[in-house]
Amino acid sequence: MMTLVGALAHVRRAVEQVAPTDATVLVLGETGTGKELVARALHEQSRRARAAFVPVNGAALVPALVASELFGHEPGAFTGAVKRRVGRFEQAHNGTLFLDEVGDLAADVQVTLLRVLQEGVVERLGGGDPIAVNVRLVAATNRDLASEVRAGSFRADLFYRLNVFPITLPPLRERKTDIPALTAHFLAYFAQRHRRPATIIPARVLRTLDAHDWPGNVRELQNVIERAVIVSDGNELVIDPAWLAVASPIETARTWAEQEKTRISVALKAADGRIYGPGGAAQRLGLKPTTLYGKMRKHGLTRDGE
Ligand SMILES: Nc1ncnc2c1ncn2[C@@H]1O[C@H](COP(=O)(O)OP(=O)(O)OP(=O)(O)O)[C@@H](O)[C@H]1O
Repeated sequence: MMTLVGALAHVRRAVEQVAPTDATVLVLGETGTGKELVARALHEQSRRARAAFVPVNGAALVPALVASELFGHEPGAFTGAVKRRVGRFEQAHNGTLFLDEVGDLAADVQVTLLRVLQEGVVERLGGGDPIAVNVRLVAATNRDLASEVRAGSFRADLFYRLNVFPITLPPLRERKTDIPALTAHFLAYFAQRHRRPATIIPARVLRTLDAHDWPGNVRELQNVIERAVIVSDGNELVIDPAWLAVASPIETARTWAEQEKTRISVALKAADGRIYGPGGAAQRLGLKPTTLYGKMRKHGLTRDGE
């Protein structure tokens, strides 16, 4: 699943240009647009390819443990820190650290991160000597970091440090011409993986896919095609339009954030508050469960969708 499918010429070119350097890259785009895929491509095409690619999701970590996760800790650094922990920065030594959802990091972690980037050394919580790390950082966010800087929730100095080489991934609804190629790619992949016959994609299925606005972007499309591959037993790919969350005309007048909140609320209710697994709210929305939790926090939603 490592191939970047679609006519993303500017993204491909940017990856080729910056991959061989050690420059920090900031990958921007909505959830499911392929930010992690781009981060992995940057690593694969770099001189660091044989060392580790270490992904960390800033939104998935328990806030109190983020610093220990990233920078490590010594025994006794805090209650519960029994053993020494090597942080992700140290694990990524000579390789690439992929810091996803960097916009979700708390203020104190932002300060430490900036220092690590400036000085190239980490200090584990609870003491110990500074440890030199040689890490290439690829950060990603689905937030508008520039406006978070203006609002005071993201440090300007860290933003400038990260924003050396930004790569923006457009949402799928703005590049619908990529849908046929992506659909064919996922169809071939899942047909092989689930040992299903490779079906053909009828024109009306492509029209249905084209009419949808894909709030979960490529991940949502991928999930829909996987589901279709599993249920299709003729020689044509079958898609039930009910699998796609349809926006009503009233919805289109509202802001994107409100629409997102409504969609999440509807999915949580439909899944009876279940986040994980088949038919769970995350799968219905085409989101990773961790991303869904982040969004629920952002919109102040609980599992019952209220
Ligand atoms: N252009 C593409 N070609 C092929 N597969 C893609 C493409 N873009 C995304 N995908 C696939 O869609 C899924 C979601 O992509 P990815 O995890 O990289 O998104 P993301 O932007 O990092 O999402 P999030 O912000 O939720 O972490 C992955 O399985 C990825 O392989």
